[in-house]
Amino acid sequence: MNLKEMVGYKAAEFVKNGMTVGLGTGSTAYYMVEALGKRVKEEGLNIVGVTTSYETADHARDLDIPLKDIDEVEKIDLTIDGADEISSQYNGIKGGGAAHLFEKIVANLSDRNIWIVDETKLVEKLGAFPLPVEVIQFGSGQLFNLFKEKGYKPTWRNNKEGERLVTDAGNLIIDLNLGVIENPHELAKWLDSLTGVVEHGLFLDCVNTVIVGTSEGPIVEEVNRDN
Ligand SMILES: O=C[C@H](O)[C@H](O)[C@H](O)COP(=O)(O)O
Repeated sequence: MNLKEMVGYKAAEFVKNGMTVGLGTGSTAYYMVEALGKRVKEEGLNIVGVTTSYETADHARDLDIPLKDIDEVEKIDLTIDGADEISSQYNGIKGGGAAHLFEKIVANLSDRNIWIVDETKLVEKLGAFPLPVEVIQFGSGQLFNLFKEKGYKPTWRNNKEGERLVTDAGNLIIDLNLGVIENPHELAKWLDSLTGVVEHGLFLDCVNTVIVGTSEGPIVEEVNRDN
């Protein structure tokens, strides 16, 4: 069992009968969806999934996990998702798979958020992983230039065919190559203020539980924000 599979299956144990569950996106969340599909099939686990991408929706449908649209649910009990980086303050960068807009909408509606990662994604400070910024197409070149002037070393996100990637919401992604983000809250505030930016991949003060895959087995870390 690889580390992604290990944490995906571990996280699925947190799902109980009757829950509405946010289903994350990516190669780690993939295994959590697999594990839930198995529990639905073998144990008759009764859940409703809310997906964070068309890719995850297709996967969940293939496994006969009942789904609802985000606008059909009042709230989400638990969301399980991957992350690209998690800092020592338990803030994260997400969006390596271009799904962070839907993921943040789902996360914000959730009573509890669990992130599943392998140990290589734990960092002291965020920023080595390029920060995804989803922007509307109109005027996106102007935003790109602004990021360049700021020294944020922007790059366009391309798809496998080498063309600009278009997100599930029909937008583009500019990745910011920042190195180290000293003040993620300040950066998030600035990005939030820019017209044309739909959402960025900084997920701050959001996660409640982190499950880390290590060669010794999965480690469950509960996040206490009072410390
Ligand atoms: O946009 C994608 C999501 O934020 C993913 O959860 C994140 O990129 C981690 O993906 P993976 O588990 O494939 O490394």
